[in-house]
Amino acid sequence: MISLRHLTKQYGTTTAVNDLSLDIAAGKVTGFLGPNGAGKSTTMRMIMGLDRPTSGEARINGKHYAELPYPLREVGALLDARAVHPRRSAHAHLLSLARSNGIPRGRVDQVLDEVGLTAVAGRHAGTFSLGMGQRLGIAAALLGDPHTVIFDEPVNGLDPDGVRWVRSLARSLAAEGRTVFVSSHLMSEMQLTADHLVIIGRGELIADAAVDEVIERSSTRCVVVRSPEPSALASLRDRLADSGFRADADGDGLRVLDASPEQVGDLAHELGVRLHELRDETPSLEEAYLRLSSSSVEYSGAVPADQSREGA
Ligand SMILES: Nc1ncnc2c1ncn2[C@@H]1O[C@H](COP(=O)(O)OP(=O)(O)OP(=O)(O)O)[C@@H](O)[C@H]1O
Repeated sequence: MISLRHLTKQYGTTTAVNDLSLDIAAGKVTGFLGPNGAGKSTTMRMIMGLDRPTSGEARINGKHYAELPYPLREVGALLDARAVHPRRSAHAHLLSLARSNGIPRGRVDQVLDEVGLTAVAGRHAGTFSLGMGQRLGIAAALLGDPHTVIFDEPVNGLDPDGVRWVRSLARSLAAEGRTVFVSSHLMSEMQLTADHLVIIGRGELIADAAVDEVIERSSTRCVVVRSPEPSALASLRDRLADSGFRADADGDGLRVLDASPEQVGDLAHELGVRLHELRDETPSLEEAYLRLSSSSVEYSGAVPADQSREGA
């Protein structure tokens, strides 16, 4: 378990992390989300003893990182995949980490195999692609067979196969009872990978809940209904309004908020409206996340003209 208590980091006048208190449980994948500059990397760096908190603390299984005699055997992290000497081979890099942490050298070949880098183990890490560098960083994190793993943007630069591999790796590490803490900006991937989510914005906690709960709490339920008969659809819209449902026109259909397909279908049946589609729109983590974090986005781009019209 990772425990944060009043964890705070200030860089000059910037408060990167503000009074974070939460526990990241073992046996689960906990996703760490937040807009650019929200403080995710800073939080992870403080857990790993690479940044000193201004106040508060971070503990791994009850201990500060600095108190761990062989840190890599307790916690492995991928924080910055480029933090490898470029003229060292992947094998030599892992071997030096193993030696300094009392890890048997046989583990080096095991983790190289696990991350799919055996064939290039002798190559200088500086010649690696972004994705290969990520794999090497993950190999280093797994080297000490740690109970806690922290991955900052592990799928950055990976191809679809690699993304899927990281997902199954994270899930299997959690299934073995380990604490798995993963940041990502890919919401669809997080929805598939994580059991639990911690969301921060401007350094402060926005949500700490199960993925389903975050989606449920922050999305609007919506039923999409389509009919080939515009006049019948207009009658259905009036009937829905009479029953207290808000229905917005959407092409040759309606989007009915906070309703179930059964409720909409029954009303359509009463009116004899011919339907070509009736479905519950599955709420996505992306939608929930955007809603939750909208007020915490620090760096946002201009919205293209056609999209801003859509939202109007
Ligand atoms: N070494 C540093 N010196 C000064 N400010 C820093 C330093 N590291 C981070 N910051 C600032 O702290 C804030 C949080 O940054 P951090 O990198 O932790 O965010 P993040 O959530 O990881 O962002 P991203 O998703 O873009 O990687 C930002 O405002 C950043 O500019």
